[in-house]
Amino acid sequence: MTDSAGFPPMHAVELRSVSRHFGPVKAVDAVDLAVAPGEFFAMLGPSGSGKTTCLRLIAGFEQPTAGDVFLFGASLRDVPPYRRDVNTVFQDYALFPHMSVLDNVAYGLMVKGIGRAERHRAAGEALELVALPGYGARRPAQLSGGQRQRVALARALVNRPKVLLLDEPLGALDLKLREQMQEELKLLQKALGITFVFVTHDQGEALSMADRVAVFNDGRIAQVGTPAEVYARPRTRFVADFVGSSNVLPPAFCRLFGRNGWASLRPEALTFAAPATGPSHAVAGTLVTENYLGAMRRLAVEAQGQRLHALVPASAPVPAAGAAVTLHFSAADLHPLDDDRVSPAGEGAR
Ligand SMILES: Nc1ncnc2c1ncn2[C@@H]1O[C@H](COP(=O)(O)OP(=O)(O)OP(=O)(O)O)[C@@H](O)[C@H]1O
Repeated sequence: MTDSAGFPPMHAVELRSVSRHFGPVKAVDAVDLAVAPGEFFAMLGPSGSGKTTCLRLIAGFEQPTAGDVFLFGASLRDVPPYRRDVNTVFQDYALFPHMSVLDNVAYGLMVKGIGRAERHRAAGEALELVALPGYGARRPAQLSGGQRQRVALARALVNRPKVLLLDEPLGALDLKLREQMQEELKLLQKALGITFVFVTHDQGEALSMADRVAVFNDGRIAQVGTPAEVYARPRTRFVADFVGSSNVLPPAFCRLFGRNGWASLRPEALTFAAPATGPSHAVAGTLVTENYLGAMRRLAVEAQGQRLHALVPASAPVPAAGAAVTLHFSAADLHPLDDDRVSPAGEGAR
């Protein structure tokens, strides 16, 4: 590895103006990104937005067509994947079916030429780390999906990489197991202090696990921030819509409430009762439909030519579809969007 041009090694991972184009497809386009050491960093975005390509650029499975990737301040240009201090956990786990769990976990150490006894000891430790002690003799086919996912994690951790790259590792798990693994992954990451860069298209997963989130759209980063920042203060229509299904309101609607330009309004900010404090607005409309979601109900209300969605507690009395309703919201919850950065179709973030 070579030293970067005089920059201190303050970031675990850094992308400087990195692009990866495949012919006319700009999979990753002039992306700047800095991940702090020990951070749990999520790359969130819809299918095809460039997340996986970004991860592959860090891992070294792809080369940038422009720009540079750095690991702890050192350029990764011309550094092959196996010499990068990173490991990747893939969605499909990529375990070897003919090998025992222990040998799967020990595989990376075998490739490095570490002796059998030592690599089995380290693999056993890694299996303990992911709460699978005693599973070493099994084959992957004899494990549940969640257990296989843990083995894949143990295999990535056994090398003690400085950075762990995770590409939708929980994608194949059912909801309950997914939520359990989300908690465990986060605890493990904090305990080990390893930098995690996690790819997901699930905004709930990104918001609940990450220290910071980069929202990808069309090969570019639309916004980077803490989960609370990207959720509560989205910069663009795309981010507002993608992270938490906000009401994205056009200027004509916002003008009625004293705002110019586009704005977002979170569904949970719309209530039947006026807020107790601060300036607020009321909007009259017609209830179109309601969906029961367990703890909450999602209402669709037609008001001022706009379809508004509101999330109210399931226990709240809701009138029948077709009824006239009045919804209230705090003036402060009408969040202005940086509409200069958005294309007319509401998709771009450039
Ligand atoms: N090897 C390749 N050749 C041509 N195009 C590619 C190649 N790899 C990726 N792409 C394109 O680059 C874009 C970004 O793909 P990428 O896999 O990075 O997206 P993603 O956000 O990870 O999507 P997903 O969530 O579906 O995995 C897509 O349009 C994809 O078709």
